[in-house]
Amino acid sequence: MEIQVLDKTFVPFISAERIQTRLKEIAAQIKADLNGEVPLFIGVLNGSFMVFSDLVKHYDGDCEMSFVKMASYIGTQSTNQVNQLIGLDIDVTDRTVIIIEDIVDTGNTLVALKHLFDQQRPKQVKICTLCLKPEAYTKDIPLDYVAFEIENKFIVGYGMDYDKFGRNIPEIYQIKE
Ligand SMILES: O=P(O)(O)OC[C@H]1O[C@H](OP(=O)(O)OP(=O)(O)O)[C@H](O)[C@@H]1O
Ligand SMILES: Nc1nc2[nH]cnc2c(=O)[nH]1
Repeated sequence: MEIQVLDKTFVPFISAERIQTRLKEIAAQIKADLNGEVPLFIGVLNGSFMVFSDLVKHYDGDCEMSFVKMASYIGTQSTNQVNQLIGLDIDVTDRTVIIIEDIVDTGNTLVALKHLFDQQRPKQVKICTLCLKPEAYTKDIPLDYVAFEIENKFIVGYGMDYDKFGRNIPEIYQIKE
């Protein structure tokens, strides 16, 4: 069923069930890849709060977690300038860091995050994202865990907003054009 968020109409795109199935698989893959090492999960606020919460619930092992807050989007457009609103409050030296994103689009946010982490000396930094728009992603930072590759259309729900609204929708909707 179509939904309305502010002035735009959205159609169902990825169900809550499909999201959970992929997150379970990815949590198991991360665990297997780390060979007993304790990861430090870093959520990128605001958008990642739902995927972060569900992914760590599926992660069957010890882990630490923290958050940073970045913002680049106004409405449905990237501003090309990424602002860091809340920085790292934890020492990442020699740690295996797993950055958790809701979506990678242009990759501008990821580049800013990489700069932030490279200033310290983590053992390794892996990137996990719920959604990736391959047509929009122009950067060369490798993405380690991608739940869904999607077309280059604006989506909302499951943490992702349209002009601050729609984050609480439990599944993902795509803009109707
Ligand atoms: O690859 P990019 O083009 O940089 O886009 C991806 C970023 O855009 C969204 O954040 P936004 O800046 O909208 O802030 P929010 O998480 O508070 O919604 C999303 O959560 C990603 O962090
Ligand atoms: N809500 C939302 N935020 C984004 N940030 C980058 N791409 C998107 C998108 O498609 N939807």
